[in-house]
Amino acid sequence: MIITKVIMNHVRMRLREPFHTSFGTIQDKDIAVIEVIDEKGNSGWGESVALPDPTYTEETFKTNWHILEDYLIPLLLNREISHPDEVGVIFSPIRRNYMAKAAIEGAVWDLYAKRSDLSLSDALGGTRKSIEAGISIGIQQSKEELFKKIEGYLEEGFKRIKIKIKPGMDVEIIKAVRERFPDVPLMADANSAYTLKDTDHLRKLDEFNLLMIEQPLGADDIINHAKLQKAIKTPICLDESIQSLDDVKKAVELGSCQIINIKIGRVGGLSSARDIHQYCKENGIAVWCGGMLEAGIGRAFNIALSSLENFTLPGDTAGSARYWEEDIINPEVVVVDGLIEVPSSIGIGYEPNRETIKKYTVNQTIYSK
Ligand SMILES: O=C(O)CCC(=O)C1=CC=C[C@@H](O)[C@@H]1C(=O)O
Ligand SMILES: [Mg+2]
Repeated sequence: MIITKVIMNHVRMRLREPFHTSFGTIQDKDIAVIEVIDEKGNSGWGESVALPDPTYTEETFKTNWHILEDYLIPLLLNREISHPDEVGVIFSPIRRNYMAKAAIEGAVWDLYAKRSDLSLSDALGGTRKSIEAGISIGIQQSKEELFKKIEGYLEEGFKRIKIKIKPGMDVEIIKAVRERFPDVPLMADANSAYTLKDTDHLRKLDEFNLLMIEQPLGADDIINHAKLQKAIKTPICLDESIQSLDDVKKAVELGSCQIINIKIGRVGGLSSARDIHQYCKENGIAVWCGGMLEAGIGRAFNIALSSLENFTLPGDTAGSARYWEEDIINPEVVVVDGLIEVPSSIGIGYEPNRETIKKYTVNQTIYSK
């Protein structure tokens, strides 16, 4: 297949409510919604997941747009591609910028699956016909607010609750949640808010039977995560620390974690995510699919990835209504009894809604040589 045209839509969507984390609050999300068109006029769709500010990783919506426009699209246009795995090789001269690469590599995967008459799940080697939906709850104003949200999500059937912790908002809040919900599958995401000096304090979480503590230490701190894992019972899950298969090999070698949160954008695309999944399966590391407050196209990719065999833990992928009044796909993603059906139709299995994309597009740029 040959990509002869790329359309980038700068889409701006307002979250139903602000999402608070230890490094800031997101209310409006700028998203590059990418359409790649081949020599036969077929379209593949992708979505950049970068946040507005360089707080989760060094990438932002603006850096993504720049790298896509000035480097990745020119490298991709009019290149003969037989499999999406080649995209990573074509992009290899460009360092890092994983979310920018993943956004357009995903569109090539969607196009490839459609041309091959395959669902994206099948094209990746997926085996699950439905995936378990977990929910990530941002920092709440009060304990009562948090309890109310947890109650509501459990009533909707969500299979796992993820809450944010940081120094001064950790043991006490986890204890209170555990007292109120003794059996709920519960995990905590620290987003690198701690250091090794907090080991004794973090060990206090061991009594609450957490599924995991996600990214307690710094993103570059694979060595100290190994020291921390030896000192606490709660399984460590790495998120920001894992940006490549190489990072996974280091973490496995050192014993830095027992679980990995795979995010397609953070690791540079679906080919890399699939390879990380395989390596983790061979090395006894459980994986789940993390979220980046995606709109529907990004959500569709997460669903396809989560259909791979070793995604044994509920991920962050909830329904479209978790974040959006209206989504940019038809049908929207829905959760029924805590499960999301993996589409069997070709490609990402959801139809991008050109009307809503247009409605939320603030700028569109077309690239062709
Ligand atoms: O997309 C979702 O529903 C979960 C989002 C989420 O929890 C996160 C997204 C981006 C950065 C963090 O705030 C957090 C995470 O680290 O997983
Ligand atoms: Mg995280």
